[in-house]
This record gives sequence, structure tokens and C-alpha cells, in this order.
Amino acid sequence: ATKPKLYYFRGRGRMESIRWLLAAAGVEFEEEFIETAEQYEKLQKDGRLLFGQVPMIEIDGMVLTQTRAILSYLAAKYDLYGKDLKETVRINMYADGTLDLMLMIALAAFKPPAEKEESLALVAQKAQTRYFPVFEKILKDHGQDFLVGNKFSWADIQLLEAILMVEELNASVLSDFRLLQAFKTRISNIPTIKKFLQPGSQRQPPPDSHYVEVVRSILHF
Ligand SMILES: CCCCC[C@H]1O[C@@H](O)C[C@@H]1SC[C@H](NC(=O)CC[C@H](N)C(=O)O)C(=O)NCC(=O)O
Repeated sequence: ATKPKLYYFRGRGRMESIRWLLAAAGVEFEEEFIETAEQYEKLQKDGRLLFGQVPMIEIDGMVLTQTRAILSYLAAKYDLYGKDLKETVRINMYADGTLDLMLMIALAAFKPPAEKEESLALVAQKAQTRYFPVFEKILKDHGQDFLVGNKFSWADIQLLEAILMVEELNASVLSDFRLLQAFKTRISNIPTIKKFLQPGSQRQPPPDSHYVEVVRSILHF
């Protein structure tokens, strides 16, 4: 079978969570990195970007856009989306929360230097005061190895991704969260994720000035 193919810039942005989900599910995927306006305009002209936007993924004979729609499709396809609707809605709640947090970080890369530092500090603080306490309590109340049911799901994958991203901003961010520290170790040791965390995987590095310049020049913003 043909591998899923991802179309996005060479960076994290909105596509990184899709890379994580595919990798955690053990699914090999290909990428076309959009480096020029011509590439982007050709995708648009060919009518492959529904609202003229990326991320876009080709999978199962479909051309999909809209990050959350793609993530939901992949979670369901790879049985990472709960055993019933009540579990699925919790996974959606947790995934939406971690996506909100990660998009704040991703967007901060596009702010002017002074503002960028301040907004990243704010995000790290929000992670510590709003998001991580919620997940620490969920792990405590739920008393299981995973956030939902007692099965590995999309919610676990995305929480680990968010933890690592916030730790890049502030290495001691988990110091008050004992259960999250254990969660991070447990989920990082899942073989498919352990492999994705090794150097040389398809994981993208934090945004740098080159990435910001490429995205700005292509999207004219
Ligand atoms: C998350 C931030 C990462 C850095 C850059 C991205 O942030 C976005 O603001 C721009 C890019 S992502 C690229 C951007 N994509 C989206 O905004 C997709 C939003 C959609 N709801 C989704 O979730 O997939 C884009 O194609 N814009 C062209 C344009 O709308 O005409």
C-alpha cells in the first residue's frame, strides 16, 4: 500500500502533531516540504487545498486538510480514539487542550524577538498553571497508566508532545508534577515513540528564523 504523504513546510507548525500520531501508530509516511511559493501555488491551483491552506495529507485515496479533521481520522483509523463515544469525547477534550497550548508556542515564533520571548514565557507559565495541573489531576483521579480508559490513545501522544515542547522553553516545568513526570517516562518508552524520539527520525526541530522566513515569504504574512 502507498504510504501517507504529508505536505507542509519543513518545520513543526500545525503538522507536527500529525507526524507524532502517525509515528506513534507505527505508520511510515512520506513528506513533501513546501520551500517555495511556486510549490504552494501549484497545490492551490491543482485544487488540492480545500481552503487554500496546509497541512494537507494524501491518505487512503483522499486529499485531506484541516489539522483536527486529519488527526481525528488518524486516531480513529489506528484505534487510538477510545472504545466508545464517552471515551472519544474525553480524548477530544484533552487533545484540543494540548493543541491550543502547542499552537500558542508555534505562533510565538512569528512574533518580533522582544514580544516572542515574553509570549513564550507566558505560554510556559500557562502550561504550569492551567494545563499541567489539569492533566496531573486526571492521572491522579483516573489512576491508570493512560489518560482515557486504560488504553494508549491520541490524547496520550499529544500530551507527551506538548510536555516536551514546553520543556524546551523551561526544563523544570514538570518539577511540581510527579504523575506527569512518570507519564512522560512511560509514554516516551513506548517503542514507536521511543524510536521517533531518536535523532534522525522525521520529528521536526523547534522553529528557527529560516523556517519563519520561508513561511512568511510563502504566505505573505
Ligand atoms: C501554528 C503556527 C505554525 C506556524 C505557521 C502556521 O501558522 C499559521 O498561521 C500559518 C501556518 S500554517 C499554514 C496556514 N494553515 C492554516 O492556517 C490552517 C488552519 C486550519 N484550521 C488547520 O487547522 O489546518 C495556511 O495555509 N495559511 C495560508 C492561508 O490561510 O492563506
